[in-house]
Amino acid sequence: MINFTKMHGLGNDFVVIDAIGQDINLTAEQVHFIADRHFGVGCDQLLLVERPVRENADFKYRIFNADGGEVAQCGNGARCFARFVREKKLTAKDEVTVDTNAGQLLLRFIDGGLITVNMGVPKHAPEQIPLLMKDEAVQYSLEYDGGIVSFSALSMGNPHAVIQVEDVVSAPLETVGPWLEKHPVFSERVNVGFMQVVNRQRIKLRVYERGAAETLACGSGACAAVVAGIEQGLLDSNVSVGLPGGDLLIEWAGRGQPVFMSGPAVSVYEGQIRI
Ligand SMILES: N[C@@H](CCC[C@H](N)C(=O)O)C(=O)O
Repeated sequence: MINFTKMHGLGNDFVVIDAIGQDINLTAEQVHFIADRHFGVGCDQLLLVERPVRENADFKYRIFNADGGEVAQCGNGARCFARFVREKKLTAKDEVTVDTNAGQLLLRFIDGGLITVNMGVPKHAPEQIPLLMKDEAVQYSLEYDGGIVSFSALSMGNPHAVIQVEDVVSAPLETVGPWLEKHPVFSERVNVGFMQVVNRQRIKLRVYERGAAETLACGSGACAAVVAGIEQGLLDSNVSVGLPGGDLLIEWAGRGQPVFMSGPAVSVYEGQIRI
């Protein structure tokens, strides 16, 4: 039996497991089973809280998509991780440093129960995304169904493509999302965001996530969309992002600077699952 906490960040839901107090070693099949909404608990991502790797960190946390694959970055997951370690009394700190497979993150509890995460510096070079294109560009284009799909691409510690649309509601998320997620130019697949610019301080966003399909919110996707919008001269440096599950605040001062993401994290219930 494994003890877990069910959590969410704006409806992007997680099974969070304390792998410090429990001896946990999950296969991809076991993660997939736990994430299954019919046969398991159900979640978009599973998070494992572990002891830190480096001396200056408080914890390490690992992220697995619902399909069982391990990934390096998860914005909503980072906030839920912070809420989890506080609620479980694993720390009393207001600022938590955590090792991830994408490097170190700094998380801070702020007013109103929100959490701000320093999500690190976005990377634009094709080989860092990774994107199999020769030269870096603000927009890339691929042929799709007799037309052209144009997108921005960058890494927030995980790969993102951002497509600007007139209206997120009618965006071709169900068709273009899975097509671009698995397109061979993205050798590690990609998260696909559909961004509607409302004004210079506000966008709406839906994300077709790698390994999880559409989620109600994607924190790293929100960061990627704002960075892409700023790079195109469409957005200011502080932007509220309206996702199907609610709003995130994203701040980016430009190239070479880290992205800050603020939003909520909620515990829903605790349980045990037999694997
Ligand atoms: N929902 C997450 C992102 C989770 C990982 C992503 N699907 C990937 O494969 O990179 C977020 O809030 O950032």
